[in-house]
Amino acid sequence: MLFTQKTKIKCFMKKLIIGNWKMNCSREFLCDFGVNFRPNLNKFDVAICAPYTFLQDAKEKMPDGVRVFAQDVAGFTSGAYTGQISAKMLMDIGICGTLIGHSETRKYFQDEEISSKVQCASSEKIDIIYCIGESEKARSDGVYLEFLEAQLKAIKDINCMIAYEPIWAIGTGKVAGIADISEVSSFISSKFGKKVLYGGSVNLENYAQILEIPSIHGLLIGGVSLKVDEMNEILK
Ligand SMILES: O=C[C@H](O)COP(=O)(O)O
Repeated sequence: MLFTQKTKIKCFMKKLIIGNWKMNCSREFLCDFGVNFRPNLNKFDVAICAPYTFLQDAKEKMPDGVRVFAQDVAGFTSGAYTGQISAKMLMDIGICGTLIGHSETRKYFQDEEISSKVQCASSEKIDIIYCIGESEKARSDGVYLEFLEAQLKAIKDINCMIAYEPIWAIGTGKVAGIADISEVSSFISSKFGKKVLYGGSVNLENYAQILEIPSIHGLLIGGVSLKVDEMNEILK
């Protein structure tokens, strides 16, 4: 049986808020989250990136209208790749979106492998949230736009959204400045024609201001996405 979710990128007309649970989940957590999660879907498009083993459960437990995405996908279509999950396998269970290139996965893959992931996901027509972000050194050396542009080569002709996550802001409590987020998101949308999400230490204190940036189309939230009350507050 083929399951479908209508998650095509072009459908994300509202601000898109994505929770990335990373390698945090259990069946008990998921059930509690599903029962208590009350996003305002009239105002926001919402997705949760769950670990592979919880994708099916997440689809069942999340409120109707909340999309479920994977956190990564293989750069191969099929074959002897032990431990890998292909875009086709995701589509087969109704998972129509994935992150690619999150800095926590880029550590383990070369740029060419990230490009292959993009190509495989794109061939399967799975929604791609392509993550980019500069290192602290690239930022302090003033070469962050060049750094980001190099990462963006992989998606030049690909239909996807970009999540801008400065590496130094992920899980550190250090959020990028509004002017910096604005500069980078305007650069990406004007030069590459993509919608841009921001991620990196988003919390209850800073989310509203970030969402007001005209060139920001949504948020990719890590740590706070595990706290259902805080997600309800952001998504009210
Ligand atoms: O995918 C989410 C980002 O890595 C941000 O994580 P964080 O909100 O815990 O900083």
